[in-house]
Amino acid sequence: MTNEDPDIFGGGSSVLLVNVIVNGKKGSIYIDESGKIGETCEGTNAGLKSEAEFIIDGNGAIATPGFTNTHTHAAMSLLRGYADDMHLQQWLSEKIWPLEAHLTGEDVYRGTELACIEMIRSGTIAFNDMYFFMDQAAKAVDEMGMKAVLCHGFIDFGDEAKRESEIKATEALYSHVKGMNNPRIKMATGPHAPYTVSREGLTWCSEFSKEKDVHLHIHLSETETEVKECIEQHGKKPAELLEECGCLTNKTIAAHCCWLDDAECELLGKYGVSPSHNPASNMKLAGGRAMPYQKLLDAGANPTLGTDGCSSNNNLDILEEVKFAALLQKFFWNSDTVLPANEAYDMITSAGAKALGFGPGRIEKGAPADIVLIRTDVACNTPLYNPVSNIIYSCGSNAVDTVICDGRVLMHENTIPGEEEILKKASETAFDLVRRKEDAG
Ligand SMILES: N[C@@H](CCSC[C@H]1O[C@@H](n2cnc3c(=O)[nH]cnc32)[C@H](O)[C@@H]1O)C(=O)O
Ligand SMILES: [Zn+2]
Repeated sequence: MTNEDPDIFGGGSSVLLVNVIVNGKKGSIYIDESGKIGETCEGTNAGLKSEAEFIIDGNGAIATPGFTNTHTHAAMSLLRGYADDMHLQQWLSEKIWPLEAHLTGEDVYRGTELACIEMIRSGTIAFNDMYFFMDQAAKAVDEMGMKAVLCHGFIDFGDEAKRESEIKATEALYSHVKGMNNPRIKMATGPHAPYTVSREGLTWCSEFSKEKDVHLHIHLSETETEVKECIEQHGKKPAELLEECGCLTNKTIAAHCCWLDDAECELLGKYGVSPSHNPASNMKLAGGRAMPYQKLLDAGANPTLGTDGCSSNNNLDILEEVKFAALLQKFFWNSDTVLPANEAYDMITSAGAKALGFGPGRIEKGAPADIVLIRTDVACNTPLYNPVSNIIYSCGSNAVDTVICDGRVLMHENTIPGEEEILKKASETAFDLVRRKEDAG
């Protein structure tokens, strides 16, 4: 049986998925050597079968487009459980930033590997990441076989010298990623937020993004306080400040967006921005308001979903996140019909893929083979009236069986090669980081 062949994880081979539910019908999917979807058809298609190097029997699994996480700080997986149950500003300035001051490139590499394991386990094939030592994050993503948009979190607090060093770090990441020449890995500029980056810094990031045709990734209106301070300092609301600095485009991903007012939603819609809803982080850090999902959608923005980092979530499980999103929207906006299952599903498939520019996020001929198999022989998929409803409301990541990104098998029958070693190294790295911080006082 070809399924047991370890080479199935290598990539670059043609694969036939048989006995799966694809776009609502029982059928099969052929993936060619270039990692694209060749054909999908009903039945097992014997013709394609004879061509494929590997055959994966889905045993009746649902084949879904792989999921996209549009806002995270992957290596913060090392900080999971380090500081919980605090106010956001206090949490960042007293706990997180002092520990991050001791981070090394090696830490980021190990933390990003750990994050990739967790994301793959919930069917995530692509993510949008903001952190430091991003060349090391890129190395981990490359090895783990995922897709990512990576940015160096740019913070200048209005200081010119700091701005210069953040510009250098951003330029270095651009050259590094270009040199990797891996179509699955892109860079973005990453102005952290309107409250941590000066007008000059924001403008530099927007100009660099436009000049190099790369994404721009930012935190926007996560708390009410930052909105008030922005109005005091700049005489305008955060989204208006971003517009003035050129930061709103259809390559902008804006995380949180909780406190946007109607006019700001219109602005994001006008420019085709992709807001990233982060419900778990917002609830845990008591942001006090949910992203105005419906207003953003109606205005023409492209709402997507992110987990935020592991120290405010505390995991990277997109299937848990999407249920939180669908429930929080209904609860906060007091509407039992807002963000229905099919729209929540769009957020983690087609809208997420569109936001990061990684294909259509659908299973169709010619699309990248980003495919996840979700078991149906499990309680959460019984009965199976509506696969989308079950994926959003009832299934956890334990139902995720097989994950394929660009035709490369990342997880097969619940196994990810090298997982045990990655978890061990990540745990050692995390404890070592805290020890270094404590030794330094
Ligand atoms: N170059 C920057 C690095 C910024 S990386 C992005 C930053 O976002 C921080 N972060 C994580 N979650 C949140 C959040 O919810 N709101 C604001 N910042 C966050 C994270 O801890 C990290 O410091 C520097 O020198 O500090
Ligand atoms: Zn964040």
